[in-house]
Order: sequence, then structure tokens, then C-alpha cells
Amino acid sequence: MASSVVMLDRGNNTTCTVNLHGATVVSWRVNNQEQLFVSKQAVFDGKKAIRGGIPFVFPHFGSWPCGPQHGFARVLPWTLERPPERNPATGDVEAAFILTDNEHTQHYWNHAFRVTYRLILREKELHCHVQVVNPSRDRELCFQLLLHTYLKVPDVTRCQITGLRGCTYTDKTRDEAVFQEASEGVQVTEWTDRVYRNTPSEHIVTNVVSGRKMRVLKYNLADTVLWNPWSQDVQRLSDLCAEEYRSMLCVEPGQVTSPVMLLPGTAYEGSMMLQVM
Ligand SMILES: O=P(O)(O)OC[C@H]1O[C@H](O)[C@H](O)[C@@H](O)[C@@H]1O
Repeated sequence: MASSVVMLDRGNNTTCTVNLHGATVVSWRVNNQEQLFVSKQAVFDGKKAIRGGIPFVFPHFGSWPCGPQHGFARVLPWTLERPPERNPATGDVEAAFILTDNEHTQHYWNHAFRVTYRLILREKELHCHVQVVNPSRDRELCFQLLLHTYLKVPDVTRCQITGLRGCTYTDKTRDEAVFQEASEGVQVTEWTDRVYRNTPSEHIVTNVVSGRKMRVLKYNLADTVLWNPWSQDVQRLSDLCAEEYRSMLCVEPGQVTSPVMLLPGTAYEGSMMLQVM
């Protein structure tokens, strides 16, 4: 069964739509222009992860011996904690979603947790704020987290991503070999799957929708994953059309190379802000 959606509407055709399945942001429109890529073949069956938008990767990134790839958060129903509310002073609209441990999550991962995902829609910005609480009195909580952001782009080969020069990365397309980035503006012209470590808090992506730039700001998310399946890897993905890799670019702020370790009773906060420039 298809899951329900929640829409943040700021007026002026500026909206953000969230599918409760995985609390996946499935659309972000600024002045009626869609900024996020969602595949024409994306499946909305309330089971499979949605191919596009911003899937929420937690508590594990990548293949996971205990449960589904990229964790369970992107394939579980979340609860709307606070329906969209407009701030009368700024006009910004905010909503919050929550996921807590239940029988299903404990089956894979026997930990108590509470994740709150706050989305704030501003005039040209989308702010995604994550809080993870460890409610346990005696156990640590160790997890990875990543916002798997699919940017919509007219032609991926014309985009450049700044902020990666000098960073070390693991290249999953080259047997996990480790390299150091030499380029000031990284371009994607082949199958790309890299985990860049300890990246700075800002990336700028050029030539997104309408030839504009997108600023990606991150806080407490040390790494940045860069992914495009290209024509090779796309064959493995039943929910992506053959040519669609050209119109998407995944720039994914996350905390993956050193997982977050939360002492009992403490909380983690991290966030990403996307800004149309
Ligand atoms: O197909 P998915 O499970 O959604 O994963 C899509 C991609 O996510 C990340 O970017 C990983 O680095 C890739 O290795 C993976 O292929």
C-alpha cells in the first residue's frame, strides 16, 4: 500500500513533500522548480526504498549483515510528530517526523533510540535537522547516518562539486582503494561511488536546475558520499530508467567513516542545509 505524504507549503509554489515511508523527502520545489531527482520508475509500495529525493540512511550505511542495505529507517513508516506550521514572523514552514525503536527495528538491531527529523522550508532553502537520542540507562548507541540527497541536474557531466580537494576518499568502484582528491571542482563522467572523509562544511554544486548553483551546508556530518551509477551500475537497479543517471547527482552528507557513539542518556544533533543560489 502506498504511504501517505505530508506537504510543507510556503506559498509562491515553494513546497516540500515528505513521504512517511522512510520520512523520505520526495520533492522540493522552489518557485515551482523541482530541485530533487526522483526516478520515473521509483516504487511507492511502502516496502522498497524510494529511488530519489532524500532517503534517510540510519543506523547503517552500505550493505549490512544485520538488516537491509543502508539500514531500516528509509523503509519504515515514520510518524508525523509536528504537522507543518508556518512561522508568522518569517513565513518559513516547519514539520517534524519521528522514528523510535519497535519490534521490527529490535529484530535487526537490539537498541533503544529516538530519531527526530525536523524539516524547515525557507524561501530558497531546505534545512534538514536530525536528532538521535539514546534513551538507554546503561548501553552506548553506535550508528551511522547519511542524507542520501539526489539532486536533479540537466546534465551530470556539466556539474562540478567544490570542497573536496585534498580530502581522502575510498573509491568503491576501484576495490575500495583510497585516493586523495586533487580537483578543485570534481566532475562526474563515469560510474562514481566515493566516500570522502572529513569534508568541509560547505560544497557548491554547479549547473543544477536552470544552470544555477546549489550550496550544500552540513553540520556534524563529517563525510560526503558522491554517487552516480552511470550506465554500468544502473543495470542492477530495477527502479531507475536506463538514461536517468544523466539527470541525477547524489551528494550525500553523512557520518559514516567514524560512526557516532552516544553514551547512555545523551543525544546527537546534525544537519544539512540545501540552498539554491
Ligand atoms: O541502491 P541503494 O541501496 O539505494 O544504494 C545506492 C548507493 O548508495 C550510496 O551512494 C552508496 O555509496 C552506493 O554504493 C550505493 O549504490
